[in-house]
Amino acid sequence: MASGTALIYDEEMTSHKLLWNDPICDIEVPERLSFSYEQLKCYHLVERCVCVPAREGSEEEILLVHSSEHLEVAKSTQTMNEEELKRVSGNYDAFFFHPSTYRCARIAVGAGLQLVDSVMSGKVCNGMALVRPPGHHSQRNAANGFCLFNNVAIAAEYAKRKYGLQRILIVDWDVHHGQGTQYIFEEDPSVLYFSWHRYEHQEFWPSLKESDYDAVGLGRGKGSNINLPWNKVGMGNSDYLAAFFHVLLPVAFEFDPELVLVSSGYDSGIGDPEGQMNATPDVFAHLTHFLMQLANGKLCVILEGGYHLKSLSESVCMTVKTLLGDPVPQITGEMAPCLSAIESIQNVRAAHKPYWKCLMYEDTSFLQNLSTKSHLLEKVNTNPSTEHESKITNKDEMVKVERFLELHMKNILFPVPPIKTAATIESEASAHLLPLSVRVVKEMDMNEVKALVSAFYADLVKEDETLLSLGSMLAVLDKILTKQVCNGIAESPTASVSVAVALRHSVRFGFQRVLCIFVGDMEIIPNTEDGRILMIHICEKQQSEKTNSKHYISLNWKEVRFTFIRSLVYVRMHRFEENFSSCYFSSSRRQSHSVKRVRRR
Ligand SMILES: NCCCNCCCCCS
Ligand SMILES: [Zn+2]
Repeated sequence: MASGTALIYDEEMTSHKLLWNDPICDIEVPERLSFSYEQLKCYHLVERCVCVPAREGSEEEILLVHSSEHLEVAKSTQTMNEEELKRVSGNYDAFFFHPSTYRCARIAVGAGLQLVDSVMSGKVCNGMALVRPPGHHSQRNAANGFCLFNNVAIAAEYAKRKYGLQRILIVDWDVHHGQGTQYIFEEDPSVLYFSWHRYEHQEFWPSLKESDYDAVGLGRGKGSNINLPWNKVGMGNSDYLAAFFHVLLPVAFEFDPELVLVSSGYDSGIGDPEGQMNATPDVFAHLTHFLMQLANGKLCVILEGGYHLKSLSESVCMTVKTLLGDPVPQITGEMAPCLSAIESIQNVRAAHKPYWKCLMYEDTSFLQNLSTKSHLLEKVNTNPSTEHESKITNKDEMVKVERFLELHMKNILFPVPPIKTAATIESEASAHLLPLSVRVVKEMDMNEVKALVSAFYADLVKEDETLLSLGSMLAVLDKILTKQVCNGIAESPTASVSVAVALRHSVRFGFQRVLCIFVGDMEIIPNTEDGRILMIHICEKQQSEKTNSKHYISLNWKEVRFTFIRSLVYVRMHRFEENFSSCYFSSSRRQSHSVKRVRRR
């Protein structure tokens, strides 16, 4: 397994800049790159990466995706004067040429290919390329939306041909729809393209019908194009995580890509004038971490948009920090996605139901009554600020975001004292083996256990020797319930009884939602305490007949691949699931006994 993270950056790409007044393009500035690179240095992340040089993409490589006409037009601009540059730029929607644009765009392409080579050769495990001009809006025969050559699309085509890859996932978390990438791969089943984007029912640029959730791909490519439109601004971390848990990750695990490319735009982050979203930089650590679980970690992150310099650079740092293997920050704040996000997620899951096994039991009955639903949405709609207002607030808005990010990132990077772990160990002698952050706790003594069990758990604990095994679990659990530590580890010869007692003890202590994941067979199936416990039981023998609780899911571990379970756990852990009726299936043909129908709440 390769290790190490590549970082590709070349100052040359800062020479492309706008020479005339254009309020649409004036946000795509060279400082986007230099500011991000400086921030990486400031967090000492550059020195931890393998610095790989960029190179110019060759004409042949550019022709993997673009027409020779497009290449020739781009090439011809190198010797143009400002007036000619302005005229040629006017042929495209939201693009500007500078005499150095062609060279910068070729370096941007080459940087992406260097990254693919570094990962595919095993020189590194993953990496990031800081490039401009971006690429995901550019099309076979046109520049568009600040993009001249489609860096990520060329990287995907290049990887397919050079390394014979058959399954490449492109995740586009930029706030704009990468229509260029969609057009290039919509008939190609070997490239799965996922994009979320500000859409507002086709109001937001590029305002295309084919950016909506029902554009699933064409011909053999049906099912390989996933569009998740955001129909409101202000989407936050919980909406982005729900999109990963309930759309991207289940499909991505099923697709099982050999390489993952990210069209990594950070204009989906807080403070960005284009996106107007609320997700904080730390969410990109989580998104990156999830994608690192695919393709044996072969992950190439290539910069797209991002126009709030502070928000952009913090998000770039969160991404690189995670690629390096640093632990991701705790997810904080609102956990439930908003109604509009839920509707978009439901729509895209329904649209892809015919193409993905993980969606084959999707309940799409809601589609019939969607009209009532959207009028519901209108009610909760905060009236959108007019263009004029948002422009005025933009200035002091940007400053406010700067302040917010200063404080927020301090918390993220220097959280409260490191999470403490409690453990009980047999002998004091082995105490020194435990890391300093682990707190050794004494087992609960027998009388205490007896008193506690006889009061509430006598039905669970039959024999005395079981009593003995509860001491260490209860001692650790007590420290967690009283918030003296965050987590703990305890061994027990009677695991299922200990778990049953621990679950009932936690609920009796006042916890309202307890997730239990039990691997192995259980003598007794604890009851799920009227919904306050969600139990995922990964076992040899199916035991679902013993309980009909919808909060008990048993999975036959022989049948369901671990990665699928991992995505299932993510999905279940996210409370959002309660609003969904969904089904999970085993990966084998004999689905009947491992399909669990979870009814709509
Ligand atoms: N009213 C026209 C707005 C054009 N906006 C282009 C944004 C390109 C972003 C690239 S990530
Ligand atoms: Zn963008």
